[in-house]
Amino acid sequence: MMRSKVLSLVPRATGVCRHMSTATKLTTVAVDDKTGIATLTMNRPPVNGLNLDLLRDLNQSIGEVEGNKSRGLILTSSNPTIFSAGLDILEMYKPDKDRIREFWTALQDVWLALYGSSVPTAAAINGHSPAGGCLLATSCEYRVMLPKFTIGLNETKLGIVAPKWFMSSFLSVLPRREAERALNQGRMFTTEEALSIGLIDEVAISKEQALDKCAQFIGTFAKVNPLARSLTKQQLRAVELQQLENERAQDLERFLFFVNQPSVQKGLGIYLESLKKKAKN
Ligand SMILES: CC/C=C\C/C=C\CCCC/C=C/C(=O)SCCNC(=O)CCNC(=O)[C@H](O)C(C)(C)COP(=O)(O)OP(=O)(O)OC[C@H]1O[C@@H](n2cnc3c(N)ncnc32)[C@H](O)[C@@H]1OP(=O)(O)O
Repeated sequence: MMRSKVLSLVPRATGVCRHMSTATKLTTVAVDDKTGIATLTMNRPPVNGLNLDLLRDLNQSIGEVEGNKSRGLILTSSNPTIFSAGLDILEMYKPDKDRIREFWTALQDVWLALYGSSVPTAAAINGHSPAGGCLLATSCEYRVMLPKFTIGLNETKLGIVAPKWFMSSFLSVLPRREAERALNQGRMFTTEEALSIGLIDEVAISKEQALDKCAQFIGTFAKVNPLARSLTKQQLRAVELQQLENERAQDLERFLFFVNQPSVQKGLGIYLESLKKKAKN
């Protein structure tokens, strides 16, 4: 059955995959007709840096999945080695004063939509997932990661501070003591370390297997009443969601104040340079 404007048909392991009406370029949504599960793929070369455009497209795609009665959402990346490099530092370094407001507001929107999504969510983490990448992954209910990559909230290593709601997602996955230590250290975990600490749920040997494992997780809800499941999830997540809803404006001002500090700007500049030098070597 056609469930939305169909742009193309692409066969996949589990069934016929219909590409939905994403008019956006940096994300795609494909719904498997057999399982009813939507796969949302980030596609912003080179590293899926979360800039304003990718955040807007993510918002639109999450909204689309919410609206098209999908059975679940799997978040993944088209890049074979990077899930997401986190926030695009170029949005925060020497920022344009209007754009950076829109940027942070769009990031808040993405978190509220993903962490508060009414459908079961899973992340197929098929590459490195620092900072904002880890935020996306930990906003989902289940995580499957490929070997030999890294994940974590490394903000303190950059001389910046993860906002409270980044910490909320992290704390919904890790025990408090582990989360506190990792956040303070800005620690990046290897896939194997992430599994042993509980930051991810499973390891997969390929992206296809990761997608299958995520689909299996979503399938565990097949016999659960969808309304009861979704209200239960929303009640469990309500405190953190409501806190950001209530403090959105202050959170934005806090971010703007902090990011515009000369010491923070200097640190971001040095970090960007080090990334560029690394890329040249
Ligand atoms: C009370 C407090 C209130 C407010 C707080 C204030 C501030 C709030 C902070 C908000 C929280 C911040 C969250 C973040 O997400 S910050 C971003 C953190 N990300 C990282 O540290 C990742 C950096 N990147 C890497 O480690 C590697 O690039 C990666 C992802 C492992 C991939 O490695 P590799 O495949 O080798 O690719 P390259 O390193 O060569 O990179 C290719 C290319 O991309 C550029 N790049 C990489 N990451 C970013 C990025 N995050 N932003 C912008 N650009 C990035 C890199 O420079 C290269 O560019 P080039 O032009 O040289 O090709």
